[in-house]
Amino acid sequence: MNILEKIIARKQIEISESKKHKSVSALENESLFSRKTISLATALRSASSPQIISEFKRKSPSKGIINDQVLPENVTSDYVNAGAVGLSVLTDTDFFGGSFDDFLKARQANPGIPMLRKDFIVDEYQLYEAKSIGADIILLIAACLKPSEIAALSQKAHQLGLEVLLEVHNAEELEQSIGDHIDIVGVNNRNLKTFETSIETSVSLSELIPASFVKISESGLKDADTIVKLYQHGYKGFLIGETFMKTANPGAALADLQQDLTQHSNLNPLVL
Ligand SMILES: O=P(O)(O)OC[C@@H](O)[C@@H](O)c1c[nH]c2ccccc12
Repeated sequence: MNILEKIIARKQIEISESKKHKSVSALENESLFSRKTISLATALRSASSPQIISEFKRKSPSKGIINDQVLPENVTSDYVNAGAVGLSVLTDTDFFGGSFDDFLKARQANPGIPMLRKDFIVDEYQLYEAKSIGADIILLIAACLKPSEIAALSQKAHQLGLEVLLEVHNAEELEQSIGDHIDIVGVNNRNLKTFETSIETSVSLSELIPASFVKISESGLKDADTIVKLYQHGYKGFLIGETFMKTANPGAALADLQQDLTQHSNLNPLVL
């Protein structure tokens, strides 16, 4: 069993436990469930420069503990103050050290910014959970789901007012998974089964993503040069966690990157 299979197997157990403690109707009665969501796709589409989606991630299977000294409400507020276009907060506990509590603290501290519930969504119940904690966007990972599951979950997400980020790692996943209820296509530069990370993943897939989709690049992003290169390949958003979280002050690390980006001259996206 590879790490992804282990994560999904654990997720299924968690979901069946959660369903025993909190029904869908109880989730629907949570105060945040009726909150109007904010569109990340709109913010990305209207931007005329590279936009950073900053992630709060304490640990990961590939890197172990990254940072367990900082608080989500502080880090995410600093991210917003440093110009993040959106926030991504891990809610998986066992493998990434995240939690609903982290998400809720980040949500409470930053009411007006699009927030992604970063987790392994495999069941419709998790969409209700996401809405109940105030998420704006959910992630559907093509490596974990059949095309039919992606179609059903993305349609349900839209019915709940959630935006859908489809994450792909290769051309086959992209071609099989794109559909009507996908708002943003994210290319994960990291292979979730082997942890191998390559920016070339985003470069090679860029022209396969239909122009009608907002596209973002995720994982292994460290510097302005790489971001500008991918921006020139049509990526509008860049999802970054470790580069910021491994520092004592993730918000300051984002501010430094923003500074580097503003100093870049050739910020004109290539017309491919
Ligand atoms: O920490 P990085 O290399 O900047 O990567 C951030 C983000 O892309 C990564 O955490 C991620 C991308 N897709 C995921 C799916 C599940 C968990 C985590 C992820």
